[in-house]
This record gives sequence, C-alpha cells and structure tokens, in this order.
Amino acid sequence: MKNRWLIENGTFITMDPQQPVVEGWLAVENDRIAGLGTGQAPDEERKLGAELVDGRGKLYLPGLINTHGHAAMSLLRGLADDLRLQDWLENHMWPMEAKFTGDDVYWGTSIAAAEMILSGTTTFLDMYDHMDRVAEVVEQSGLRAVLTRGVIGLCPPDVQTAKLNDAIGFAKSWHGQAGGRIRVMMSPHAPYTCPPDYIERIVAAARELGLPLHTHMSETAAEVAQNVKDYGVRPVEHLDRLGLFSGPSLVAHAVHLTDEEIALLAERGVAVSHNPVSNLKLASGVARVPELLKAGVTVSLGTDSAASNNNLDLFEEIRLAALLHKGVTGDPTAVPAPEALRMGTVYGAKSLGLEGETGVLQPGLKADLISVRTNKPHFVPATDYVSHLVYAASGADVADVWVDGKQLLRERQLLTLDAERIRFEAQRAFDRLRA
Ligand SMILES: CSC[C@H]1O[C@@H](n2cnc3c(O)ncnc32)[C@H](O)[C@@H]1O
Ligand SMILES: [Zn+2]
Repeated sequence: MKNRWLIENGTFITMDPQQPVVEGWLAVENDRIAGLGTGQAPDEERKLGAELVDGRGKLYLPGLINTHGHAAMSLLRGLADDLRLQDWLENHMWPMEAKFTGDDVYWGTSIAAAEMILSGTTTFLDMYDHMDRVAEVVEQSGLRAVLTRGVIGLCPPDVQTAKLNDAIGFAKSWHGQAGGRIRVMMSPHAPYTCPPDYIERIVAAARELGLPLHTHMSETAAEVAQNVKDYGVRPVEHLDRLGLFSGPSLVAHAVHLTDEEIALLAERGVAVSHNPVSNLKLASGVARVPELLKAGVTVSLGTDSAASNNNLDLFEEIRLAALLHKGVTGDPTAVPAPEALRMGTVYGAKSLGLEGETGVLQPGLKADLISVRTNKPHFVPATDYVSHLVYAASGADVADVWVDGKQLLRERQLLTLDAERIRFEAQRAFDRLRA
C-alpha cells in the first residue's frame, strides 16, 4: 500500500542550487520525495488520490541536521553554568553521569528528542553511553540519527576493552536499524581521554566495521597545549598519526587550528561540526569557520549538549554562525545567510555520510522536511525567505515535521512522543540524580 501525499500552494526552500526556491507543490510517496514543481500540481498527481496538505502561509525546507550532541545530558541542563570546560566536565558532569542508569539516558534522550522535533531537527548525532536506550528513543520518536558509543579510556585495560567491545556490539546491533534511520559511528571521546594505543584500537575497529569515526578535537587552547606536552604534537597531527583521518571522519569543535592544520583537515576530507553556542558558553573560543570553508572543509552545525548550550535549537546555531564570524573577522560577508543554512542542512548530511539521502528537498531523497509558519510579524516583509530563516526565525516557528515521510509534528503537536509523560519522567530522573 503506497502512502502518498501532496503539499500544494507551498513555498519550498529546497537547498538545491538547481532550484533554490519553488512556489508550488511537493509530492511524497512512502519515505521519499516523489515530485516537486512550480504552480499547481499536475492532474496526474491529483489522480493518484494523494492526501492533500494545504501549504499556504508556510515555508518548507529540509529538516535541520544537528551533527554533534549528547542528548541525555538534557537532564543536566542549567546544573553547572558559567564554568570552563575542564572544570565543568571533570567536577560537575562526570560525577553526575557516573550515576546515570539506562532509564535516565532513556528519559534524558526522550526530552531532547521532543525538543529537537519541536525546533525542526530531523537528524541528530549522539555520542553517549547506554546507547541501546538512545536507539530505543530514535525508533519510537521517528527521528533519524547517527549514534556513537563514546568511549573514555582513562581506566584499566580490561575496562578499556569492555567499553570497546560494547561499542562494537552496539554498532553490529543497530547500524541500519529503525528502517534505516539509525546509522553508527565509532568514537574515541577525545585525544586527552584516550591513550594513543586505545585510539588506534578504536580506529582499527571502525575500519573493520566500515564505519566513520567521530571525536572531540582542539576544543580549547589548554587541550592543545596539553597534547603538545604529552605527545610533542598538536591534536590534529596526533590524531592523523593514529590513523583517525585515514577514512571518513567528523570532528567536533576544531576551535584552535593553525593554517597548516586547516589544510591537513581539508586534504584528508575531515568534516567539522561547528558548535558556536557551546564554544562560547564554555569560553573555549571561536572556530576559524570562514577559513575552514574557504579551504574546502565540510563544516556543519551542532548544539553539543543542553548542559553547555542550554537548548537544542539548531536555528540558533545557524543564526550565530552567520553573525559570530562577521563580528570576529570584521568582514560582513563572512558566512552569508545561504551558507549558514547549508551548514544546518546540506553540509550536515555530508558530515554524517547522508549526502543524497537527506538535507535537500529533491525528488528521490528522503522526505525529511519541516514547515515554518510565516504569518508572524518577524517574517514581514515577504522579501528574502532565506534571510528571514537565518536572521529572524527560531525553532518556535516550526509547525510541522516529517522524517522518512512520516509526520512527527503537526501544528506544533508531537505525534510520536508523550510530551507530558516525558517531562514528568525526566524531572523525576533529575530529582533522583540530584538527591
Ligand atoms: C563518552 S560519552 C560523551 C562524553 O562527552 C562529554 N562531553 C559533553 N560535552 C563535551 C564537550 O563539549 N567536550 C568534551 N566532552 C564533552 C559528556 O559529558 C560525556 O562524558
Ligand atoms: Zn560534545
């Protein structure tokens, strides 16, 4: 039984350079976009008996793609603000995370999934623990996700091995599951928490499994200095020597880079997840995004966790990416609005190995799309919708969300998650953790 539906009289911001804005119709069949065109839908579309969706007063665009986060840490939102990364991580996050159960990860990830759907994210990357529980939430919520069991190697060799085996087992169980909506990467947490030989073991496992690698890298100046002290080289060269860039890889942050390191990342085809809000909140610095883009590096956007942001609204990351680098460089043309929107959609898909699957409204690609209501003062005048989406919109403007052609949000009502139950359980989980 084909599930076919047709949006009429909509404005589609496709992110397809061939036809960037389409005033017209979009058809979906099952999980993929079946057609897109200007004006009225052709008669044959209507004869297919598709369910009709009235697109008047709405902008449609590809679902947003959040390429770095730790969803369950939404339970720790606001717990430890105004701290530098190492203090925040070692003295506040890790002691609380040591108490996390699988249920805590389930409810923390659920509240994050609800927030992401409500703010227009359709795909997210998650690096955490208890990943089976994270995968359960992805299955139930209908989101698309790249999941990675983050491993910290500051432990005895037998525990290192147990963690690596857990990550390998998770990858074998879940890669390609949830109707293909779940993909997996392998993740050494960071160069400062994983000894070199351990990173090499994780790299070898990833190559054996045919999976990309993901890690935190060069987030703070202190991290870079410590890497030089410990290993005699900066993190980029250190990870390159360990083979981390020998295949598909995505690094989070990449804040403190030299010109030579930018060139190496470009040459190796390493993608970067730029997390501007988290980098500012932890006083880590500002990544050299204009130089990375100019060098040809794929730069996407991530929120990091709600404990260092403190929301998961990717519209905010898009807007900040378009503003921050203008201010830092003094160049008003740095990261123009269309590029910032590509970072939150197309470049996100490329960073996650999902290019040609999602991130663009184009026949044949997955029906991962969102709508934004434009009957609001901050969308007046109806001039440049890309400008409004980047410089005026927020996640609160999202009305509808579809992933794989299945609706997850209708007029801001969650359809796959019980928002009230999730809020209750997430609060209860935090109250227990805090006790
Ligand atoms: C091993 S699971 C993930 C691990 O990462 C920690 N984390 C959260 N945010 C950051 C960040 O910005 N830099 C480094 N590590 C981070 C999280 O607390 C988990 O322990
Ligand atoms: Zn992180």
